[in-house]
Amino acid sequence: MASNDHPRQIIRNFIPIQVCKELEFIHKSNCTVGYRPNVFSTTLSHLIATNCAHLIMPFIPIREKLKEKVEEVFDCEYELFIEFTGLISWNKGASIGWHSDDNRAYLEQRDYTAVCYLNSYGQDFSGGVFHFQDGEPTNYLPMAGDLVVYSADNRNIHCVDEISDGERLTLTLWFSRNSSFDEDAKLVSLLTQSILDNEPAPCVPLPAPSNMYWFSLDRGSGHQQGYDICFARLFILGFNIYTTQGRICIPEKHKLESSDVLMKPLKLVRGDSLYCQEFANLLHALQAVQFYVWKQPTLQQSEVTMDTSDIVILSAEQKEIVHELRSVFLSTKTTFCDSYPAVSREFHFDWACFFAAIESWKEYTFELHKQLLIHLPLWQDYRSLFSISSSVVEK
Ligand SMILES: O=C(O)CCC(=O)C(=O)O
Ligand SMILES: [Fe+2]
Repeated sequence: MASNDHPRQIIRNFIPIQVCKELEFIHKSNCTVGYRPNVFSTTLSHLIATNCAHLIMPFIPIREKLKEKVEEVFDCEYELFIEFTGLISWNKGASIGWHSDDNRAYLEQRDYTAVCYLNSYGQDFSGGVFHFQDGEPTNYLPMAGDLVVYSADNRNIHCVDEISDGERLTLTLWFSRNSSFDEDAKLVSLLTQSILDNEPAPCVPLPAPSNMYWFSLDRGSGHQQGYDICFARLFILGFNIYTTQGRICIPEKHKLESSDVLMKPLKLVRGDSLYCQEFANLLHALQAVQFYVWKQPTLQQSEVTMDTSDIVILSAEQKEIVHELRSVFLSTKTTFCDSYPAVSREFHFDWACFFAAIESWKEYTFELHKQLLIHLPLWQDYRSLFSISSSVVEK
């Protein structure tokens, strides 16, 4: 039980590093521009809406474990509902001043907060230290796997220092005693609808409207100054893109509207090499690349063979298209790219391993989708998301 004056607790190594890495993969391939400047987020409803409902499966056991922990710490077993689940990343320039998490009329239902840190201070980002205004502990330096839980009221006024470099990533949940704010019931309805609409879903990401991926640098003047965050994520990992639709000639003042070209089939480029397999859209390509980054340490060891005719050298004309796409969608100075730690860009890349990663990613996706279809009927019965033990699944 936590103290009454400041109901809070810090639990070290609450979630395994492999889980942090999997959630990082999900965030970096699906996030959209968030609710505050320099903040990106991935909600479960967004995953469902973009044909990636299967990607909610890795959240299920963690949400359960978190709810149990919060109920144990605050001595309220079976009283809480999850109000919100989201992956939230804070980039250079993001910060939040002193506040409590229930400090707006529309947030009054929030009773408790759980923040799981998915990456580490000093390694993945600098700045971003968490502070409580009163009581102990006062400061907390985020470390991957740690959990901080606290009541959402004014006994836990807190703030987060500005991020000065890199990207700080958390899994954040809010809990409510009020069942009408139960996120699960809403998610079950969305899931039911999406499964009905998309049967038999091949699980290729379907992008949300382009402005949700557009990092705007000039909020005042029509949002044209900015860049596409999916493109930026590919770029910091050393990739460019190529479209078979040819030259696009996008006028400066219609950049954002033209982002639709990123939602059509395209190919990946690395250096002078073009990977000939087509992806359905930029999110599809990004998901493959992020999966490779996640799984690369294990793929290195496997024996991989690939058809080398899948990789060709770019012609001069193709290079122009690649250059043009980059200058339109990543033209402006991107603090995001510039502040990204160099270590994350300097990874060993190998096309054969990338090819193996794509195959392994298809299996991963298929398995999660299968699990989703097994779980959904029970979730519909209980209007709640929970994991079924594998022995039950086998039957
Ligand atoms: O990410 C954190 O450490 C806390 C963020 C926070 O205070 C909030 O989102 O309300
Ligand atoms: Fe907060």
